[in-house]
Amino acid sequence: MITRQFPITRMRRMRADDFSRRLMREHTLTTNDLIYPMFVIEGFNLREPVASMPGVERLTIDLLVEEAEELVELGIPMIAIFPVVPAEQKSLYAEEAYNPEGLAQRAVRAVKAACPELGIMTDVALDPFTTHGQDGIIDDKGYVLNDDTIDVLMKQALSHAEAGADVIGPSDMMDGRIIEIRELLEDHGHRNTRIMAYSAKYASSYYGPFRDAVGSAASLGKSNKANYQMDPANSNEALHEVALDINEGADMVMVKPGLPYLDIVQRIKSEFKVPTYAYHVSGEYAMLKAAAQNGWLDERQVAMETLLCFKRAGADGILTYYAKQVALWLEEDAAL
Ligand SMILES: NCC(=O)CCC(=O)O
Ligand SMILES: [Mg+2]
Repeated sequence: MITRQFPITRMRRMRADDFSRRLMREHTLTTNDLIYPMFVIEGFNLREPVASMPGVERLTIDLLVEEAEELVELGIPMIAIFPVVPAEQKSLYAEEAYNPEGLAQRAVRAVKAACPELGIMTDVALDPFTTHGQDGIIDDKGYVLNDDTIDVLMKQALSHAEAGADVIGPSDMMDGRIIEIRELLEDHGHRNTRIMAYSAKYASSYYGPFRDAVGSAASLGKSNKANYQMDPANSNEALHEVALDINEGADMVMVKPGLPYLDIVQRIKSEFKVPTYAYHVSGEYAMLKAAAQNGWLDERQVAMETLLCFKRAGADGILTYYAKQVALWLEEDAAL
């Protein structure tokens, strides 16, 4: 038998006016939620567009600093720096990854000097630095060696912290790297250097445009990363990964990609209740851009809705190539 609740309950009553819609709104997106990934190149006063990511440019350090100053004005809490490493600096053992005078390290120092209040996160993984485009050191069959890779990641992480990075972002998916990096940072007095672990990073095809942007697509060729990144079919495994990283000393955990993996964000947030982030990756960005450029979607509405959905799923923040644009839109909305 159906118990009749209508018209006592009319769900549409609260939706009838803007004031009551605002009063019952459960989640909001603010500039405080945004982390802006940025690509840095060698040279001076140069900007290069990324073809598969309209609106995204690779910048030389001087322009990166100018951009960072604008981001501080907009109230964006943190950027994530990704270096585009010249081919001649790539090698089998990725020595350039921990060069104190490397591109990432110099970029961190320059931005930190100009914008001390802006959080700076760095990427700890070897793919921009290896000739084969894998995230680690490989054996003669091309298999990524976990423990050998960690030795290099540790040096890389320390070089970032010494350059002034506030947050180290290991995105490599090696087992046990968080504790090794954490202890090394402690030993060198970097007590408050935070770690955002890419804990549940999936072997996804949504990273294509990013690999174009950093120039690792060609090196990687037809090989994939399925023997270290997670299978998109799995969900419980993500909780296991996160549990390990928290236990090893991660301050923040991340899910990547974002939108197709919001179920994972929600499970992690409800299970662990730790600061949880998601990466709205390059392929997700490219899809929205392409549809918007064709006039098929309203870019502003869809981008804002998309990022709000991350919040609803439980993300405390979102790495997104839309960060600056969204901060501008939010500023515009606030001025109304
Ligand atoms: N380690 C960072 C990434 O792989 C970013 C992926 C993307 O934006 O597609
Ligand atoms: Mg792991």
